[in-house]
Amino acid sequence: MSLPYDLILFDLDGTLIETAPEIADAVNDTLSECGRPGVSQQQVNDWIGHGTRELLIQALAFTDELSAHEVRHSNSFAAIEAVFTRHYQRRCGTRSHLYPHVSETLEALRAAGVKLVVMTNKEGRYTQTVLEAHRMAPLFDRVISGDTFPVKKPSPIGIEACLKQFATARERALFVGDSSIDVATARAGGIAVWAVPYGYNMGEPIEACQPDRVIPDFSVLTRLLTG
Ligand SMILES: O=C(O)COP(=O)(O)O
Repeated sequence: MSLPYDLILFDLDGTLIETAPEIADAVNDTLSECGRPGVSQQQVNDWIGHGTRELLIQALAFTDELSAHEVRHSNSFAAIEAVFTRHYQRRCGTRSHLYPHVSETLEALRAAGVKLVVMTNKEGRYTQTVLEAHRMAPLFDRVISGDTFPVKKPSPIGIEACLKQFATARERALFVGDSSIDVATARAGGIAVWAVPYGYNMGEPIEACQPDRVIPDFSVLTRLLTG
């Protein structure tokens, strides 16, 4: 089979795996243990995108009526983050699931020789746990998390590193994501970007970000790629 792309980079949360329910569980476990009221699933969904640490900062800014800056620089934040890490590691894999057709699509692309990369803003320690909970780690040639490089998406630093590692021409690489951050990352890296409409885009429809294509699910991805 002749494919138009040799390298495909996938966002994780909201693109490959629905992770928001167990992230909300871990946030609310943490808030409860730290004597704060809970937050809603919708709030958590809308805070996804800038990394799990930033999401926790948003939740605390909301419950404590502070700015994100104040939370980030408060004396208590490190201890609360440690509580969160314990809860999130325990919750990983309990209520997350792969979106339809993700598994077989990745297997088919891999079998066809396409290099596959996860590129997420989630911190590495959580990325590994989520991928392992779903036995997905062996499917990928490289995993780039929010703390792999000094800067996160939408910096194109991860795209540049992958183009170099896999000796791929820019026009032979594709980004598949669910948010304005993913579209901006691909644009900054000068590669094509397709987007799914079912993920977490901070409450905005994905069409507003003008990806090259909106694909309803991964089965379409296989069909479009194979013509
Ligand atoms: O952890 C996040 O907030 C975002 O993760 P994502 O980049 O995989 O969407």
